[in-house]
Amino acid sequence: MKTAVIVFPGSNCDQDMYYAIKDGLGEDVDYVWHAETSLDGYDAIMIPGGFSYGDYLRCGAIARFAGIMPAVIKAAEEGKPVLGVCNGFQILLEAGLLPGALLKNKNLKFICETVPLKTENNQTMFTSLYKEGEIIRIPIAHGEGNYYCDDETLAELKANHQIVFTYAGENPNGSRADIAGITNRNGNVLGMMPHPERAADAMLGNKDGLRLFQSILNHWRDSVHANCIS
Ligand SMILES: NC(=O)CC[C@H](N)C(=O)O
Repeated sequence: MKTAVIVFPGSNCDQDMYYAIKDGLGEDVDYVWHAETSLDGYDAIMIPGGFSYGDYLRCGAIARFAGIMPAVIKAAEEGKPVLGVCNGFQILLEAGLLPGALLKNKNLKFICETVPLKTENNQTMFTSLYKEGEIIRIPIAHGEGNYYCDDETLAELKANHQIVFTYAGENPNGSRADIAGITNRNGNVLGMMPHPERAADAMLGNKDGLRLFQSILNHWRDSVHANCIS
């Protein structure tokens, strides 16, 4: 599996993401600068956390106009796995690849802690290696992680099983319905505020996030295998 980690001016979780793929999975991975325009040849696209363009206007509001974004949208439309973590989630929302918006945390402060998450849906290409309802511990670090959507969108997210992770303990940021991560309707674009790449190595004291990347790899292997025999 060949993965692209998109790098914007101000990204700061790109290296963690890169090493989760390279060392955690032992798979091919490249940094792709935001000004590039093609993602041809990549099997999975990852938009890491950080402060793209200094979080000016709103987090992700400028990054969504970057040269690479049409290629990210194309990859999403082709059904490739697209993962946006934290600032990556914010960028995917601004780009319209996921519904809703992220507002400032309800306490208006930047929150940095490890929180329990509930795996609401393990039938996705990102979560197949978790058990349904499994509680995992993953770090959060954000100022704008308060997920908001209107009633109609929330009903659709629930009906289509697009809510993948919820905060299992106290809701840290005011997110609607305790939402920590959602997919698009198709299930191949996941945005989440918590950082699985910061919990992907035993040396960091927590490997709960590694199975998310392993799930993507398993999905890719299954799809390559299916293409070979068809
Ligand atoms: N860790 C991050 O990606 C931070 C995201 C964003 N800059 C925020 O503060 O909400």
